[in-house]
Amino acid sequence: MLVTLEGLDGSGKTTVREGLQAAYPDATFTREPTNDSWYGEAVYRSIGDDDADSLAELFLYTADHAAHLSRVIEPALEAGDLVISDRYSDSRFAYQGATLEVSPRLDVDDPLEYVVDIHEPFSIDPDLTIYLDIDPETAAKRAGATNKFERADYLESVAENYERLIAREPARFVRIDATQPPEAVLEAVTGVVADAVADE
Ligand SMILES: Nc1ncnc2c1ncn2[C@@H]1O[C@H](COP(=O)(O)OP(=O)(O)O)[C@@H](O)[C@H]1O
Ligand SMILES: Cc1cn([C@H]2C[C@H](O)[C@@H](COP(=O)(O)OP(=O)(O)O)O2)c(=O)[nH]c1=O
Repeated sequence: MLVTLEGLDGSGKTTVREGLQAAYPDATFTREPTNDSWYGEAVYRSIGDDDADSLAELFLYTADHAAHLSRVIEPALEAGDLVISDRYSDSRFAYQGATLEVSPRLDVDDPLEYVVDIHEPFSIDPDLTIYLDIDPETAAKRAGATNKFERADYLESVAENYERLIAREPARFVRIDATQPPEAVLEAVTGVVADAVADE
């Protein structure tokens, strides 16, 4: 079973992941961008470059995702593991969907749909996606605005894209109020994951 954690920068994904690791020591925990491959290194170079080409950046993230699927996700799912990924394709749909809204070169009506379509022929859909819901102002403050994506105005359009994704697939997403204290957020997330595992 593939469970993904999604939300704005600073929504508390890392904090939740650490708590879930204690509750599910045998699960496979992973993340995007990956932090153990040269594909992921290329992505982080791009994140650190304020002048990065937004279309090139989409394909770097997507290349990292393709390698992540073949190296980590598919083998773990085939072995029957519970796989929990801190960010996954919805991050691309929401973040690159927002970045490409203002791209002068990409000639499509709806960048979010374009990014979704790129994934369709090769990717694996999550069984469950936990959306840590937080307002963009609080998210930007918590994240500390350390990179170009962590500004409240940009996070506002990312949040709108997440809302579109949730509206498209309400059964896959579970929304958790991420403005609660960390213990309450973790308890809510752990309960949702436990229910999903029990139903499998
Ligand atoms: N529920 C919460 N309430 C208040 N602060 C939180 C909460 N969850 C996380 N934080 C703090 O917010 C910051 C970002 O959290 P983090 O888990 O790294 O988020 P993300 O991985 O989504 O960027 C950290 O300083 C963390 O301690
Ligand atoms: C996976 C992914 C992340 N991102 C962005 C979100 C983050 O701002 C940045 C790095 O992700 P991450 O290291 O998970 O940041 P955080 O822990 O603060 O949430 O990359 C995308 O724009 N597209 C993607 O496909």
